[in-house]
Amino acid sequence: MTNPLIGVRVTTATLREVPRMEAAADVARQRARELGRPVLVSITTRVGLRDPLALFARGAGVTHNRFFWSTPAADFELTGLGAAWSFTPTSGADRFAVSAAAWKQLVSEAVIDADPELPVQGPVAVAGFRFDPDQPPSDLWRDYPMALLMVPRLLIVRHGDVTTLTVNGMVDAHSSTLALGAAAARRLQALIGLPLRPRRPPLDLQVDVSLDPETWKAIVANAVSELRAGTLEKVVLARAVRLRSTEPFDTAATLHGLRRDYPHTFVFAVARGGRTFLGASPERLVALRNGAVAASALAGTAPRGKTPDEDAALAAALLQSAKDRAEHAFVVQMIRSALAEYCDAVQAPSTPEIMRVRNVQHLFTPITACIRAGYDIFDLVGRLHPTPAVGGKPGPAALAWIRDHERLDRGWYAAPVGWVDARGDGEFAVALRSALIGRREATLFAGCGIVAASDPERELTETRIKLRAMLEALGASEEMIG
Ligand SMILES: C=C(O[C@H]1C=CC=C(C(=O)O)[C@@H]1O)C(=O)O
Repeated sequence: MTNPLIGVRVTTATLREVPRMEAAADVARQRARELGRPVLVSITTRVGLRDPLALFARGAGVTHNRFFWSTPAADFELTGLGAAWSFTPTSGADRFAVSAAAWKQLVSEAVIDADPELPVQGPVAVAGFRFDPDQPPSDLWRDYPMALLMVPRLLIVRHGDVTTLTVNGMVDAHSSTLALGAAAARRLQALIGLPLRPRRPPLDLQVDVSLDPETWKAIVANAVSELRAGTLEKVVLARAVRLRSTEPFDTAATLHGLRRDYPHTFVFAVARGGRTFLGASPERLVALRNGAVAASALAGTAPRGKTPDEDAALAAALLQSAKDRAEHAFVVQMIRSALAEYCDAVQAPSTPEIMRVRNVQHLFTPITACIRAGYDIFDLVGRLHPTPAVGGKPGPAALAWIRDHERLDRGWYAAPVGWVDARGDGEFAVALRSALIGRREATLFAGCGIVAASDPERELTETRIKLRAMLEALGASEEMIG
């Protein structure tokens, strides 16, 4: 149930900031006149909201552009609604560099009024990328460009007990009375007043496996022969499963379920057009905070046991599996050498640990470093993506193999998704355990690292276990798929 007082308090807090916003808009108007282009105005204020996901849910009827993000353990959550500014480079080759340049220019010219003590500085750009810039996009992914950088109109960030609202808007030389704050307050009032729809599990789900399991296993077997012949060392192969529903899917309920059942993952959602790409990824690509870099190698998978003893035995076997350790080591080596190009003090433990989520356990190695002056998070994302946890080794040959043989448009699956703030701090996850959800159909993705010792049947089982997270969150079950 909505507490109506929360709506009133948030709106009042926003209205209180109207003079601050108008003053900032005046400065921005003057700056826009001098520069001859619009300028971003961004005002941050503390508010009493507790759950950014509730606003993501309520925003469904208000805007097609919505973003949700939560870090593992949910101490940090972020919702973005609407688009004050967006940038979509069309060339694949330099998409990270041009995104970085566009963001730096926008921020350097912006009028930002925010408390420097806050964990996230001023405006935030949410960002996502296609997995493979060289693969022509299919119609399924038409709303998800090669690269997207977007500043939401309203940004709600909760970090521990502190929640902030940032109102963003573009101002040009001719903007008259901007009334940024009043408009934001009206929008928020409308959002907070909207009821949260109860969960309506989709009825009559039908499964339509886009590639039948036998064909997928044949592709894996083909990869294994190639790997044994020695041209490649590792290639990650994915498959998609499509669900059709008689009732519309409820993406907010799906996210609630994922956040509850997968608290140690990055739960994310990017809604565009009429679709939502969402997931619960256990894999951080990279985080940057005050110069400190955190990345993670995640590769090598085992199921969870039914009892604590069985679970521990499966973990011990995973740690001892030469095949999984080799698959994992490629990822650690690549991340270490990629980070060394831009960072000092690259450090990683010499043996992996176990990361457990509800449906699987993985070999996991945390990697830390300190970024050198002159580099930014886009440099790191561009150099790290795709790691051999989602591409392979050697990288370019594995990507070409995937493009030629996988028979799948990965779109944004297995690609970087995340956010960056005005200071350049930010975090990106690898968009795994994810699905692209339309009104009545959903496409779910899962892949596995294939090495010379891989067995196609076991890899198929691994995709089924990985798919379980999204299947259950959508009201389906693993038994329904082949
Ligand atoms: C490609 C996926 O997982 C990667 C991340 C962790 C473990 C993996 C593995 O053991 O194969 C994969 O490299 C996926 O979930 O779709």
